[in-house]
Amino acid sequence: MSFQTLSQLGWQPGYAQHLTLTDFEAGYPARVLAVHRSGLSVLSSRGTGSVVLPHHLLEAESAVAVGDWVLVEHEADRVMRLLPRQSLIERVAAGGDHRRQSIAANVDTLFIVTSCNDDFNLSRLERYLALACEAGVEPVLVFTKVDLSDTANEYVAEARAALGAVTVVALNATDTMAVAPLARWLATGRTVAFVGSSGVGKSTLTNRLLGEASQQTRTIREDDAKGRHTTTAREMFPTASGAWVIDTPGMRELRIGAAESALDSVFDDIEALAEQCRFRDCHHEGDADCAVERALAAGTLDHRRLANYRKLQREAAVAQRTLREKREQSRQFGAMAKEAMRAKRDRLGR
Ligand SMILES: Nc1nc2c(ncn2[C@@H]2O[C@H](COP(=O)(O)OP(=O)(O)OP(=O)(O)O)[C@@H](O)[C@H]2O)c(=O)[nH]1
Ligand SMILES: [Zn+2]
Repeated sequence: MSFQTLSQLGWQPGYAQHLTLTDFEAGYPARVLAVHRSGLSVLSSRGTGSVVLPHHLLEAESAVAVGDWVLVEHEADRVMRLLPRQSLIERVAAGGDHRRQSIAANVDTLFIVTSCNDDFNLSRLERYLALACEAGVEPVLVFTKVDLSDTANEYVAEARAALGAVTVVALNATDTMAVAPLARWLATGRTVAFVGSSGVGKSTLTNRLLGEASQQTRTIREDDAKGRHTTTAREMFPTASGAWVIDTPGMRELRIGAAESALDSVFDDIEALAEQCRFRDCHHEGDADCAVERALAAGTLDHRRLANYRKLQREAAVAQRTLREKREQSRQFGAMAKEAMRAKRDRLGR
């Protein structure tokens, strides 16, 4: 890849606040292109490279993600630290423990893709909106396959009516001009990612955005930090317009975690109504003088939307509880292990 300035790489002035002059003397900022077991592929003003990750940065809660900014030691190809993120897309791990995995960092825009057919589902879109809100990323709804539907306008109108102030773009992803309406989110140094069900057109759109050069480098061979050749799949690609697309396997398998704090802002219309209920702790189920039920009766609030809000809230509460229990368990386990070590030392008389 050719010479990259920090701003071409997506550097924003805010990051500099976290770096001192000493930091700049000791290391240089680099952006994470891919995360491997042995280390990271990074891109900086020096070009691409492989760097090693110190052990404490491999730990789950602070795990480095594609799109992260790291400070790399000048002399050692070793990450000194992870810079604070502007946004972070997380995924809920498979299995019941609701652990979160960092998937993509410093994404500016999340394109939530659905097609104008049976895939269209308001409740799923609300979930994705909550995910974007939780991650701190601007969501844009992208409706594909307008060319295959006579009622594309109705899908768009329905989404606008149901979801409040969201940005919606409708297009035909197979059209060579398809990405023109997305251009305003694809300026130099901006970072975007796509989510949505299988078959809605994410790959088609991604390939349209990528210049030919970056399509070819989707898989490359490079030296890792120990000088070995490894075949690495790049996960962050430059677009023809100088933006970046993050396309990792993690993004593809994004399990949408419920996000309690984010729900209130995605469903702010319901929150606003609830404030007008007579009772603070109104359940909106036969309570006296309930503004939410009045809106349902008047048809200004959809039963589906309220039901989905409640469902996502319940999921968020369960996830939160499971996470707390896990932390408590590992804390107790840690204390128990320490106690056992102490007992052993005592027995051995040390
Ligand atoms: N006619 C038409 N076909 C489309 C459009 N968008 C996608 N397709 C077709 O739908 C099929 C699936 O598109 P993909 O881009 O592979 O979908 P995807 O979202 O990447 O799917 P996964 O990789 O499974 O997640 C392909 O055959 C595309 O050509 C569109 O707007 N119009
Ligand atoms: Zn109420």
